Amino acid sequence: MPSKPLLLIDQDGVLADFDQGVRLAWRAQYHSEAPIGPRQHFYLRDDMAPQYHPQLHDIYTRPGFFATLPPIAGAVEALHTLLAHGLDVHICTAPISNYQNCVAEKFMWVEQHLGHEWVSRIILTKDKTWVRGDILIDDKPQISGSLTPLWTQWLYDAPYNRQYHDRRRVCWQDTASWADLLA
Ligand SMILES: Cc1cn([C@H]2C[C@H](OP(=O)(O)O)[C@@H](CO)O2)c(=O)[nH]c1=O
Ligand SMILES: [Mg+2]
Repeated sequence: MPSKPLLLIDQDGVLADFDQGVRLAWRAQYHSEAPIGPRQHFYLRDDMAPQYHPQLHDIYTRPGFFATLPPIAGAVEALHTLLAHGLDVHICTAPISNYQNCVAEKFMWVEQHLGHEWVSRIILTKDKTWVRGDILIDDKPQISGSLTPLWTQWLYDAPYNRQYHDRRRVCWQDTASWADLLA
C-alpha cells in the first residue's frame, strides 16, 4: 500500500444505515417491527419472507428514503479524519435500479452529513470494478463487475458479512481497525 492510499468508501452500510432506515420506515408505517429474520444475507429481502417484499420495495424506492438514512456511528467523524490526514477519499456508491429518488438523494445525504465539498467526491456507478483506487471499504461481501478490480476490498463489518474471514474487517468505532490508514 502506498503511504497515502487512494481510498474508496461505500455509502449504504458504511456511511448511511440502509437496514435501520427500513426498520424506522416500517415502524412508522405499520406500527410494528419490520419482519426481518437474522441478518445473514447482504440484500435485506433475502432475510424477509417473500410476502413482505412488495412493502420492502415500496419503502426503499419512495421519496425521502435515501435522503433520510441515519448515519452509521462514527462514519462522518472518520471521513473527516481521513481527509484531514491527507488521504484522497472518494465515496463510491451504486444506485438501486429504481434510480428516480435514490440518485439525487444519495448526493443530498452526502451534502447534509459531510458538507457540500464532499459532493464532488462522489463516484456513482453500478460497477465498482471500473473505479481506480487502492482500497475500497464496502459492506458487500461479493462485489462483481466486468473488470478485475485494481483496489483491495476491506470489508465493512455488518451482521450479514461476518461469515467472511478472507479480508480485513473495518468498523469506524473500532479505530484500531483503520488506524493503519492514518500512519
Ligand atoms: C436492495 C438493497 C440495496 N442496498 C444498497 C447497496 C447499494 O448502495 P452502496 O453501493 O452505497 O452500498 C445500493 C444499490 O444496491 O443500495 C442495500 O444496502 N441493501 C439492500 O437490500
Ligand atoms: Mg454498501
